[in-house]
Amino acid sequence: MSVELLSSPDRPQNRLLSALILGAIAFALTLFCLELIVFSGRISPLWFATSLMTVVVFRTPSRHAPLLLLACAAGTALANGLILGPNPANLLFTLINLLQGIVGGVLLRALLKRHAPLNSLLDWLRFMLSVGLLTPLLGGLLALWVLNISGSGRFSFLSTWVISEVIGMLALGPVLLLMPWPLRTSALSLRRLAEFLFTLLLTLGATWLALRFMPWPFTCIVVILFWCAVRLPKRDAFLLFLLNACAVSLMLALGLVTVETRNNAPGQIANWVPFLLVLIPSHVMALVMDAFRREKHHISESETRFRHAMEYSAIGMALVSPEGVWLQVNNSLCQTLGFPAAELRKLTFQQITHPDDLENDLQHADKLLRGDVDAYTIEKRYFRKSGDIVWARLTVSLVRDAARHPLYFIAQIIDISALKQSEQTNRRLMERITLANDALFQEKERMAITLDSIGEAVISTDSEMRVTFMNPVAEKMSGRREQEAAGQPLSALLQISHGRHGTPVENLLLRRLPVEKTTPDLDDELVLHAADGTVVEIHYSITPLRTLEGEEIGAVMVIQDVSESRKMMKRLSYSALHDTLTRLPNRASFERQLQRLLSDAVERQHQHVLAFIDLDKFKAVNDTAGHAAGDALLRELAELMQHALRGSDFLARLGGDEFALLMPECPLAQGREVVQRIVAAVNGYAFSWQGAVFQVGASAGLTQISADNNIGAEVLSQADIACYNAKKAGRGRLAVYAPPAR
Ligand SMILES: Nc1nc2c(ncn2[C@@H]2O[C@H](COP(=O)(O)OP(=O)(O)OP(=O)(O)O)[C@@H](O)[C@H]2O)c(=O)[nH]1
Repeated sequence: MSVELLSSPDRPQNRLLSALILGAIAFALTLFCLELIVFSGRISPLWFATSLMTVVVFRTPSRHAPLLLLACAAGTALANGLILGPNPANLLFTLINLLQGIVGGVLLRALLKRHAPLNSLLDWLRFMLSVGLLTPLLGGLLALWVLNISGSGRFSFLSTWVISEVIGMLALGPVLLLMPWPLRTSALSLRRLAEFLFTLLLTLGATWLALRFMPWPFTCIVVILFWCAVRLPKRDAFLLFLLNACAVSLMLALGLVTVETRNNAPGQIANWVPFLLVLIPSHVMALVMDAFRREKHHISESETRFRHAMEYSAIGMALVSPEGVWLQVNNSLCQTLGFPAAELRKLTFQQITHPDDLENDLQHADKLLRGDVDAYTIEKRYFRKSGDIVWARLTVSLVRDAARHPLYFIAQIIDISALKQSEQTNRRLMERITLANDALFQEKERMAITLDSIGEAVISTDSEMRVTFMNPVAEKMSGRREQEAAGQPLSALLQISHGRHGTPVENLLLRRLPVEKTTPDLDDELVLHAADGTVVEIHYSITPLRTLEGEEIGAVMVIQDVSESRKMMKRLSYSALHDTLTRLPNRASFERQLQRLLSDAVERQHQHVLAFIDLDKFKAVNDTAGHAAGDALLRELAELMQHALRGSDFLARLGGDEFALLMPECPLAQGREVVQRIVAAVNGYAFSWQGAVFQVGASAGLTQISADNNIGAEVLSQADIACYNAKKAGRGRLAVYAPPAR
């Protein structure tokens, strides 16, 4: 439950209530002081009214102060009137008190902080000098002047006034300055109240005993109040000092105790000075203790904060001795290292550091101890309790004492194992990528070298059949540099025709991406016309390029220079159909030609003539002049016979000294004439060899090929028979096959 005496001083009803309460307090305090005078028959050593007004001015907002001061003055005047009687001079005292209170309050406002008015000895000194000395003196002088007191009573009046005001201010002032306002009962603790009351009772009892029985009673009271200052909080201690001062005054006034006094004026002052000597050291002690308690609290709070920071920190923290012993470790570090705190504190960091990282750590720690660096951060490995390795980022700083001697290291340890692992993974990945790139690069290099060194032209294109790459052979064949050709359509780069002077190839393949590998027919005999006019016999293939997903990305065209192979083919083909000695068509060639004529005879009803020609006495040349001579003779006679032929006639050497002649679309009579010319020419030919002259002859047999006589074996046989007949008839002549009579 909480009771607020004044919750909002700004509300008019609360201000009025405050005024009433203050008026009542002023009345009670003044009444108390005056009663002391009445009881003791002497001037009271306490005067509280002024200190109440002073603190009201200090603590109250200026706009509220007049009402509250008026209430205080009214309370004071009422008490004065009640005890001293209705004398205008008493009102004058109240006014002087009021004036003194206003000046004191304004001075305090200038010197002290409102929310913490007595926080240090300096504050207390300011308080003492301003309202504990200056304003009482001013008030006393004013009272002297106003009341026009003169003579020997001046000093006594002034000193009594000042002493009463000073003791009143010392006793009540700090209590009023420190009292929470508005008062809240919730702030009161029963335990604290009980402790206060217990201390108060002990103090009052001890004070009575001291005053009653001790030789230097006020010295004993100081000791008692010191004990209170040590025991109680500042505010409670000041309240106790006030109550103790009131109690002492009361005991003296009531004559419960007697203190030895002298009856002259300075003696009276001297009797009151012990009050001052009691209160001043007690105040100082209370303030020192308060400062000590606050410092202790501050240290305790700092320690708590540090402990919490350690305890709840998400990163590992530790205090480590200069020798390396873990002095204090937090939960996070225990989790990181896998050790319970108690076990870890028995170890040194050296014992759980990976040997490869220890030297580095120790070197940094040495630098820190020497003062070369203020802190260091390294990455290192620790052994967990399980023996596993944990990677950590360690930041270390050093705490030193006032003499700069090292006290302990502060270590922050962050587990970076996951980071390290991903770093390693990334590094391995990068190594693999680098290796793959190297392999790819080498592969590309190899490919480039291969493409540069192979004999074929290689041209690659994009999916639109535009040139993207050409090897040196392709550059040479096309007569264009790769840089010029890049991006051009393949069909514009390559001019290909059928044969050197044939028609240009309208090859759609050069314009459109083929579906699959495509090559033109070998018989096309394609040639490539280079930009510089060079012509190359070529054969090519175009292969489409696709990604693994089947996307068409271009094509590769490979062009072979087939000039040499075509020549070779032609040579082979010639050799297959010609007699190497005489260069006349050979038997195979003859048979092919014969077959054509036989078909022609059937299909077109043409007539052709076939003749067999066999040399006479040729063997004799061989035998006489040698085989080389025979060869030479055969060459010469072949040439001789060819001169006697018609343009369309076909003379072949069948082997040895046998020849065959095919005369297309030739009547038998005309064939006979041609063969007769040949026979005559051979018969008349004189062959010279190494000074000797040889004479051979020729025998020939003819037959007609026609639609009626068109069987190969038969016509051959007929010519053979006719030739045989010519030989038989004496050689050097011809015979025409005559079919046997039926
Ligand atoms: N030098 C040479 N001799 C060949 C060649 N081929 C065949 N002969 C020879 O030609 C001769 C042909 O034989 P024959 O026709 O019986 O000889 P021939 O003297 O003409 O006899 P007849 O026809 O009866 O007059 C053989 O001696 C073969 O060795 C050749 O390529 N070069």
